[in-house]
Amino acid sequence: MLHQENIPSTPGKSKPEKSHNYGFRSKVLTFWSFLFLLVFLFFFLISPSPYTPSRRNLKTPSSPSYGGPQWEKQVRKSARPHSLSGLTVLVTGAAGFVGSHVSVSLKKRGDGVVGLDNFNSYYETSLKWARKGLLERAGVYVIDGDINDKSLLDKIFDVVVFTHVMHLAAQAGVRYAMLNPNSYVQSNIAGFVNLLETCKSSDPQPAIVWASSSSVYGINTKVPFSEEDRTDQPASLYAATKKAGEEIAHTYNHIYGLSITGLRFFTVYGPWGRPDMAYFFFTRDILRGKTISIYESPDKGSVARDFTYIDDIVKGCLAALDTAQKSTGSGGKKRGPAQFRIFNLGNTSPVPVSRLVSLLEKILKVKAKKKVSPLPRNGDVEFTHANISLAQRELGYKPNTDLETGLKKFVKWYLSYYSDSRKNNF
Ligand SMILES: O=C(O)[C@H]1O[C@H](OP(=O)(O)OP(=O)(O)OC[C@H]2O[C@@H](n3ccc(=O)[nH]c3=O)[C@H](O)[C@@H]2O)[C@H](O)[C@@H](O)[C@@H]1O
Repeated sequence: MLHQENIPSTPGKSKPEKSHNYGFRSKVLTFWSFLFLLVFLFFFLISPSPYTPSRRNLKTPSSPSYGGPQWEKQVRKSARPHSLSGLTVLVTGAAGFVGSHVSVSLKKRGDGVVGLDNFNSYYETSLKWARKGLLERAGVYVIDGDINDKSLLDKIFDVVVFTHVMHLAAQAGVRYAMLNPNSYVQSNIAGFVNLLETCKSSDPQPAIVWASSSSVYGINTKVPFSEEDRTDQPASLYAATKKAGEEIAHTYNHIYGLSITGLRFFTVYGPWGRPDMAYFFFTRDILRGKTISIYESPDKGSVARDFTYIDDIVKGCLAALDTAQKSTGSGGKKRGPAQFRIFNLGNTSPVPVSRLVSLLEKILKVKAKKKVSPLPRNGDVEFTHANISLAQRELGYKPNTDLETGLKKFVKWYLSYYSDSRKNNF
C-alpha cells in the first residue's frame, strides 16, 4: 500500500505536489546549511590562534612559531655576553627546574644565554611559564620549541654561534616511565641525537655539558657510587635512556670530536622545583591533610636519597661549562681527540625518606598523615649515595647545603609561590 501511494498514478497529477515537496525540502536544507555555517563561523572566530597559551601542548615540533627579523633580534640580544670572555650558551630545558636556575646564574655573571623549552604538560605548565617570566626579567629569551625539531635547531645555530650547549631538556622522573615509555625515548634518546647532530655539523662546534642521572647506577650496591662503578644494570626505562645518552655522547665525542661532559645529578631539590618529585608533593599533601606513602625496602629498611640542593648543582654546572675544553671538530669532521667527562654531582650524605618527612613536618609545623608501603616495582632504587671526589678535584665542586637548610628555602618559596599563584589565578 505504502509503496503504491508513493508511485504517482499519472505524471501530471504528481508533478505539482512533487515540486512543492522539493521546494520545501530545499528551503529546509538551505536553512540548516546556513545555520551550520553560522555555528561553524562562530566557533572558528572564538577559537584561540595556534600560538595562544591554551594550544601550547597541541603544538607539533614542526609548527613554524619562530623566525623573522624580530625573533632573530631577540635571540641575538639574549645570546650576547657582557664581557669578552663571556660564554654564549644554548640552554635546553630552560623553563625546567635546573634549566631555569642555570640560565639565570649564567646571565647574572655576564654570559649570553638563549633558552629552549617545549613547555610540555608532564607537570603543571603554569610553573614552567612562571619560570619563563623569571628568565625574561633576567634578560634570557626562551624559545618555545622542541629539541626534536631539526629545522628549528638549525635555525637557532644559524642565528647564533654558541660556544657551549647546556643540555637539560629531558623526560625526567623514574616512575612515569612505566606510564609513558615513549616520551623517554623521544626526549632522552631521539631528541639528544638530534641536538648532537646539529652540534657536530656546526662550525665551530660548541662544547656540550648535559644532564645524566644518578639512576644510571641502577641496582648497584657498592657505596658510595663512583664514576667507575658499573652502570649496566638500570632499574627503570628512565635510567636506561640516560645510560643510553652516555653511550651516545661517547660516540659523538669519538667520531666527531665533540667535547662532552655528562653530569649525574642526585635527586635535586629546591625552590622552583618539580611537582612530580617526592619532597614537592609531600609538602603539598601534608598541607592538604592527604596521606603520603613512605616507601620501605624489602628488608623493612628505609629508602634513602642523596638529596642535593639546587644552588650546589648550579655551581657544578657552571664549573663544568667553565672547565670544558673546546670541541676539536668542525662542520661534521673530527680534527683530533676531544674531552669526554662524566661527574657525579651529589651531596654525599644520603637521608632516609622518613627523615625527609620529619623535616617537612617540623618546617611546615604540620603533622603528616603517613602510611609506610613497600617500595613498588616501578623503577625506584633503594638508595643513592654519591662519591664526589672526581668533581671536587676537577670542578672544585663542594656542596654545602644540608637537607634541612635546603628544605626551609624550598618551603619558603612554595608558600609564597602558591599564595601568589592563587592571587594571580595560576
Ligand atoms: O637522582 C636522580 O637521578 C633522579 O632523582 C629523582 O628521582 P628520585 O630520586 O626517585 O626522586 P623522587 O621521585 O623525588 O623520590 C625520592 C624518594 O622518595 C621515595 N618516594 C617517592 C614517592 C612516594 O610516594 N613515596 C616515597 O617514599 C622514592 O622511592 C625515593 O626514594 C628525579 O625524579 C629524577 O628525574 C632524577 O634523575
